[in-house]
Amino acid sequence: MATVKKVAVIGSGSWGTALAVMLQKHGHDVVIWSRRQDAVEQMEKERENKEYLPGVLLPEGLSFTAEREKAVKDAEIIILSVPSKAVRQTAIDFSPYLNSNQVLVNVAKGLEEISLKRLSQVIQECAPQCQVCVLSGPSHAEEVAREIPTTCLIASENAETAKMVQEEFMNPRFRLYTNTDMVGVEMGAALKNVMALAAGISDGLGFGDNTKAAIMTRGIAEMSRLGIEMGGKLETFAGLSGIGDLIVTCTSMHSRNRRAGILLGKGKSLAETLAEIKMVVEGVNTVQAAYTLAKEHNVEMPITNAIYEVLFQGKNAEQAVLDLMSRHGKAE
Ligand SMILES: NC(=O)c1ccc[n+]([C@@H]2O[C@H](COP(=O)([O-])OP(=O)(O)OC[C@H]3O[C@@H](n4cnc5c(N)ncnc54)[C@H](O)[C@@H]3O)[C@@H](O)[C@H]2O)c1
Ligand SMILES: O=P(O)(O)OC[C@H](O)CO
Repeated sequence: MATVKKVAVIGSGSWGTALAVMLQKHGHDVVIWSRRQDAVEQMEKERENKEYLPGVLLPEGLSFTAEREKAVKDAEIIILSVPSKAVRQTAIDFSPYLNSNQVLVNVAKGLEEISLKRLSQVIQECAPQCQVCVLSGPSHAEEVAREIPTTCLIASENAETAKMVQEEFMNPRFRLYTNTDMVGVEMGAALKNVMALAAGISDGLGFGDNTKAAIMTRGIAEMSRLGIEMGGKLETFAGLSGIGDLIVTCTSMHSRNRRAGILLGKGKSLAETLAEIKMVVEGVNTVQAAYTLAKEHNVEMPITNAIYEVLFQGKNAEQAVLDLMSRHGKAE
């Protein structure tokens, strides 16, 4: 049974704002931290996050601040919702204000570019005093903010911590399952964004449903190959943070990664694509990390390699698809 909890959301992008709206509406006392004072003032005045979640009313009681200490003081649960690139620095900046009673829930999906670490590992390094959880699964901000029924999972090495967050965050429009397989959950969450880029490129090239089904099916095969090699469980890749998130990201027009893929498939450069999407496209950084991890672990990841070549080695997207199709015949 949920109790009123003080929740701080670090990051005022689309996902942080959507979660804050949902939790405030369902009885929690929520504050959003933004690194920009002008964003705080805009949201306070207009009760709308015009930049990242337009058209959604920010409910009464939801508050905003640009001060770190004020944001997390007294918070029992802290949601970290910044792009994966910013996770380390954000955790370092907040760490002096965090204590061991607080639970940190990371909702970013990606890998750290240079260290190739999972984001929970990065956060645990920077704020070792906190218990770290991960919230993942098929969940676009635009739908969660409008209370469209959604299922996600909450993962922690500590089953009791995951259970506590599950009880506090669940409501009839937002169902959470618990999971203790942090490796599987985080690898699924990160790698699905690479497959969403691939699905978008296929759509942008004018290919069809057959092609997308192939990308998704062979995509989950290579995602789980790497994830299992790194210590994750096969069943996690068959769950919400694997196939579930892959389905929503590869098929939805809400997906930033898929939309970026469509632009790339239509011939736009990476720089033009990122400028047009404006919001974070995590698959672009993740593909570099996944490409390196696959080599390190000696795991075959042909779709990931193809996306890396298209994004960073100037390979023609259509040629990349034809090359994938022309690989030597294999058993499934
Ligand atoms: N949008 C979704 O539907 C959704 C759903 C699930 C998970 N996620 C994940 O959540 C994370 C955030 O995504 P989003 O969609 O909210 O992104 P977004 O592009 O909508 O917003 C990013 C936010 O982070 C802030 N930011 C950027 N750089 C920063 C920095 N260096 N320090 C602090 N803040 C910084 C921006 O000002 C902005 O408020 C991503 O990892 C994404 O994959 C997003
Ligand atoms: O919009 P995307 O592609 O970053 O995906 C957002 C979420 O991860 C979907 O679950």
